[in-house]
Amino acid sequence: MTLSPTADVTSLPDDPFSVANIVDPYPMLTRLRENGPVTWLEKYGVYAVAGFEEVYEVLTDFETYCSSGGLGPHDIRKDEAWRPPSILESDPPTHTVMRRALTGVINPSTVRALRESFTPPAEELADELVARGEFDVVKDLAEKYPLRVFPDAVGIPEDGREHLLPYGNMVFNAFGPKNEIRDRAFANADEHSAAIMRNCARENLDDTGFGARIWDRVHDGLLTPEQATLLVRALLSAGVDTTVFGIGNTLKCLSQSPKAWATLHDNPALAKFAVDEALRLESPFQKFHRTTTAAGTLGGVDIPAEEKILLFTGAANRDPRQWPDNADVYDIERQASGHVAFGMGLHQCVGQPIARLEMELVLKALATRVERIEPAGEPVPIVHNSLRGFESVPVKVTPR
Ligand SMILES: C=Cc1ccc(C(=O)O)cc1
Repeated sequence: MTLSPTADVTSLPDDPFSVANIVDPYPMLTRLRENGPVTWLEKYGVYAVAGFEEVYEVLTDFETYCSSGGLGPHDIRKDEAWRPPSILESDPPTHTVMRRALTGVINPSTVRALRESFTPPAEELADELVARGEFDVVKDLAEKYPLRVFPDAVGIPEDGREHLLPYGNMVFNAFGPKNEIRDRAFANADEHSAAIMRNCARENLDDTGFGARIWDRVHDGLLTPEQATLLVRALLSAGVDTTVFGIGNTLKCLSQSPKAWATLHDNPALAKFAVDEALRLESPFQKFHRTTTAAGTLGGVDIPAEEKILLFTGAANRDPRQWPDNADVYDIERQASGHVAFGMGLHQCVGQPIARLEMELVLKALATRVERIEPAGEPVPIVHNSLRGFESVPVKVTPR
């Protein structure tokens, strides 16, 4: 890490990991975008990138901006990593084999087969909550539905599922600095990690889930047992918290936009558009790092090798140069596809079709039962180093 940035980059004293900037990130993100293509963040000694064009360039140029340095502010190849590196922290050729194995297991056709088993839990939860009239979108729905369907899809036992959310909380907070937020997430780290790793072992996985299908690739020689273990760990790391936040953020946006809900209620087939626009506006995965492998130039700014780049995908998704008609407003009619909420390029989210299916089914189950949804209190943001979501989103619904 250089002690000072190259001459032509401007610095800002902002702290993107302060509670204030986590609870309400958007004023700071606008400042970062307007400050120029790259900003030196003095407090962390990293280069911040918040414009869509530059974020897209970093995400798609995996050779200049690598992942094997880890997604946090410290290079895991030099500092002690908290766990063995995952597919997310790998580059080609290591990444290539694991990605090929995963996409052979999780792809639009294998996910289409989940629709039948994923639908009843969404409808049962919607029936129950609509009957109550008032509920908390996060506590009563977003934190429940993914845990009803995803662990079964992976094929892990009932025992230990209570560790999934806390473990994901560790994984995503570890993409930030070693601060109090991260320390709180790691309070019972060993217990959560041991429980999750137990459920990555082939003997604890059922014979029909995604986990067993990953282990099949060991038997045909594509993967080593270690790689299979870490790929099942990847599903358990990335497949819960992100979808919980995605459901919560989508319903938070819709509860605050009566017009959008009316449009969705009239045509539940628009669920996909409602989801994409919410993922653009309130991206669950807000920020993470890449590491430069060589000196280069980004947006005309010189960046040395071995530097950490802090990518603000949440800011890129609100860039007015990419979404000119009021990027800060939830508009279900907008063409939001092309956002980077699932990343882009080599590491684009493999679980995307599963997350999309879950969010679509929850929205359709509610849209066909609810005439009107409105806030029943202020949403309470979660204080988190890299994810944007809410502890609570209280709503009142009027049945159709
Ligand atoms: C999208 C985030 C993500 C987090 C963790 C992992 C992993 O543990 O491999 C993969 C993706």
